[in-house]
Amino acid sequence: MTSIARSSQTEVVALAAYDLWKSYRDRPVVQGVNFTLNPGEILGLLGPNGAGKTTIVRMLYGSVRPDRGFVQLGQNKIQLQGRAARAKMGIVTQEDNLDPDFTVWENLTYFAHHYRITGAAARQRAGELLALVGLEDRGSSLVDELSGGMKRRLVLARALINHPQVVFLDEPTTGLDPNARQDFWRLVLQLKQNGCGVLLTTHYMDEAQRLCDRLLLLQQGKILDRGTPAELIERTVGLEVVEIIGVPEPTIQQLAQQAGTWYHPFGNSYLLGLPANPQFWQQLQTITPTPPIRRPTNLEDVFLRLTGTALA
Ligand SMILES: Nc1ncnc2c1ncn2[C@@H]1O[C@H](COP(=O)(O)OP(=O)(O)OP(=O)(O)O)[C@@H](O)[C@H]1O
Repeated sequence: MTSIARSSQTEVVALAAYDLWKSYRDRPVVQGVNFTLNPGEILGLLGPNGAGKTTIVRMLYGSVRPDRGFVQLGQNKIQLQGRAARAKMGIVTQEDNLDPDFTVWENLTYFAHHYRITGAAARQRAGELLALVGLEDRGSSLVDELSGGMKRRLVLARALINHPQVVFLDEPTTGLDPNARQDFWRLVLQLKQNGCGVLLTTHYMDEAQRLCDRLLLLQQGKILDRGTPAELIERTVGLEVVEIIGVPEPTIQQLAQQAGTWYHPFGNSYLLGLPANPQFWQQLQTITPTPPIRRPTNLEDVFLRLTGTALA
C-alpha cells in the first residue's frame, strides 16, 4: 500500500485537505480545515459531539460536497473524480450498515463485487480478511448472531476489501466494551504497519492518545491546535496536574499566580498545573482541607484548557 499524492515538491502524502468549509442553513459547521495525512500514519480528529468530525470525514470521502476547498487523494481531486478516488479508500462509518440477510462471508464477497473483485479472487480476499479480523470461524453466521465488537471488525474487514491506501474510521469503537475496543485498536495499528494512512475521528481521549501519531483538535468546525499527543499535552498543560477540592477560587487564583501556572474549574474541583518547584506541592498539601490529587496530564486536560469544555 503506497501513496502517490504530492502536496508540495518534496512531501509525499496519502491524503490532503485544502481549506474545507461547510455550512448547513447558513450555520458554519466546518471552517477552513487544512491538513495532510501521510502513508503509515494515524491522524486523529478529536473533538466533542457536534464539532464537525463526521462532516469533515464525509467531505474527505466525497459524500458531502464542500462549499469551498477540496480534497486530494493520490492524483485525484475527490469532488471531480470521486469514483477513482473511492476505489483507493476504505470507509468505516458510525453505522454498521451490514446486510442482516447475508452471512458474514456473503457480506464480504458481495461487497467485493463493487470493486469488480469476483469469483476466486473475492473468495481469497474474504478468507484473508476474516483471518485478519479473527472471524475465520464465523463465516456462516448471520450478522445478527455477532457481538457488537465482531460486527465492527467485520465492517473494518469489509472496508479493506479493495486494499485501500487510506482508511476512514468514524468513531469506530463507540459502544464497544474495553476488550472489544482493544481488539479493534490492534487491527488499526496493523493497518498503520502495512503503510495505510488512517484518519480516525473520536471523542475518546484514551483512543486518541493510544493510537494517533498526530491529532487535530476540533471545536465548532475549527482546528484549535495540532500536534502529536505528547506535544499538545506538554505545551498546553505541562506534564502534571493537581486536582483540588474545597478551596475557594480566589485562593486558587492566587496560588496559580504565585507559581506562574494555570488553573481551571473542573466539576466541583479545580485543576492546577503543577510547576516543577517541589516546594509548591508541599505548600499545597498544607492548605487544602482534603488531600490534593497529583496525576499526569492528559488530552482531556488539554481540551478543557483550550475550550473550557470537556471532550465527551
Ligand atoms: N445534513 C445536515 N444538515 C444540517 N445540519 C447538519 C447536517 N449534518 C451535520 N449537521 C450539523 O453539523 C454539526 C456538526 O455535525 P457532525 O456530525 O459533523 O459533528 P461530529 O463532531 O461528528 O459529532 P458527533 O461526535 O456527535 O458524531 C452539528 O451541529 C450537526 O447538527
